[in-house]
Amino acid sequence: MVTHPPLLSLDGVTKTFPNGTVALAGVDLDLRAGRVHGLLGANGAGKSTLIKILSGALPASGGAIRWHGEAVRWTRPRHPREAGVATIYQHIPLVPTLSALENILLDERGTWRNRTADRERIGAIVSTLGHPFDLNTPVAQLPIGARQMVAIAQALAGGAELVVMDEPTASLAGDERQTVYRTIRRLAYDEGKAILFVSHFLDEIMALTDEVTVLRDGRAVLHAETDTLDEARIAEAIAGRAVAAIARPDQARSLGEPRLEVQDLRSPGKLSPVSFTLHTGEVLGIAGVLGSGRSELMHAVFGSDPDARGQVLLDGETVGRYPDEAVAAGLALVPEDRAEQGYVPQFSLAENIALARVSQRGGAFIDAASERADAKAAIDRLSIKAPGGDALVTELSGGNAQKVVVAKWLTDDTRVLLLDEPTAGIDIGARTDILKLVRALADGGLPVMLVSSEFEELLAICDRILVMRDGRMIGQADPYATSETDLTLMTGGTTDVAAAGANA
Ligand SMILES: Nc1ncnc2c1ncn2[C@@H]1O[C@H](COP(=O)(O)OP(=O)(O)OP(=O)(O)O)[C@@H](O)[C@H]1O
Repeated sequence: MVTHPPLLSLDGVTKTFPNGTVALAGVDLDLRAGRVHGLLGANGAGKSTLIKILSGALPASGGAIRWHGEAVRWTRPRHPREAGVATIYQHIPLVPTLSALENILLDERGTWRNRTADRERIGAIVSTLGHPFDLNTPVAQLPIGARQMVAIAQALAGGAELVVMDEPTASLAGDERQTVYRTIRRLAYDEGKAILFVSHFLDEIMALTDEVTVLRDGRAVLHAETDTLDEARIAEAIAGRAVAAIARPDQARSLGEPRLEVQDLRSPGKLSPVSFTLHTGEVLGIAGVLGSGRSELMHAVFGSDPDARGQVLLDGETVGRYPDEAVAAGLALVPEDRAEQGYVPQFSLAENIALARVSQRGGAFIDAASERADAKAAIDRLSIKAPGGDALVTELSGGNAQKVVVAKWLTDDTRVLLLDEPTAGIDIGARTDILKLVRALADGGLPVMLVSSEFEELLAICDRILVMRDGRMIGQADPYATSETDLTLMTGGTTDVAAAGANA
């Protein structure tokens, strides 16, 4: 194999935040043309900080960055962009009302435009991606996988030689992930781009990358060619300890008493009528791809969808159809969109955790000592990486902020736990801890509804799985008789649920 000199190298790069947190403690990293480099690390390991430095959003505190062998100091986003570095974030900042073409050209606004030439140039770039989409369609109407392609085309239109991708597949379903992988391979191997690919998914790192760097506590603790590694070795480097995957139990657990009765719950245009019962000690999984109605179902149960109609009863009592009534009744929802719905950024970790308790007790006062004790318990229980309960949520890494949202609802007043993608963006070690915790809470009697795009997780801890497609519940799968592939086929619409051996 011919090794190119690095396109970009980091040499002892450090970053210390004003509050004293050392996010990067001296990182070396070489990125080369024609190679896909995977970057992994636990929540808070320093991945986002590194990406922000590469994209000019944050200055490094020390160390050297070389681009084509020349030392550079990038202090503004336009510096790396103009040099040839494009960064694609998990939450794709596209303008939904503009067409794909207009989005791709957004960075070039203000320059002289020749529509036909633009269209031809962008059309040529899009054809290199191997996943055609209509340039005139407003982005809001494109499937999510195609939107990711728009973001990639936007990066390439700016002439990027290095494409940095921050968890680009986090919210994508199986087929859409495959599409992104194919495109990344084309970019690296046919177009000679360097790719830095950040992910929490070990299987995709193994399948997609040529080499891997693992960060832990701001240091690169492992760097190796991917084909010399296996998932267990990477997981151990991430967590700093051996991580055992959660094993599926051999036989079904018996279900307890019926607790939550959902009757004829529906929401026009989002959810067709659905009825089911959740039992004591049951983890009820909801499997479905993005847009299948899985989150809509959770919001309808919780009362946070004002258009939803139907009945929800807990222990025979009707639960009011507004979130505050649901909370007062003991329902707790950890929503998928945590940044918008899950926490108050201006509040400390302890204050955010206390919020749930206050609302569950109808606004009752919580004294400072219990607030501190609750925060400490949550930090320990979910291994939240934070200087302490006083830290602002905005000072935590993305995954640790998510853990705060999960933690805040784990109270004695929670009688039914609704979890929408609780492990999205959470590292392998903590992911296993959260799943074990959910299972243990259920084994202690708590009924849980769990939405997860990771079918492996559903199969590992659920007692039953409801399958959703196009806003409808299309059947029920038995985790003991269903494989991940079966669930992928059912949720993707390729297989009839009954045909896959599940009970409708
Ligand atoms: N603005 C900030 N002020 C203070 N500390 C910060 C700030 N942003 C991040 N940190 C801290 O820097 C460390 C690295 O965080 P970073 O966001 O880079 O982690 P990460 O690897 O991207 O994690 P995740 O997988 O959770 O996104 C963490 O300890 C975090 O709390």
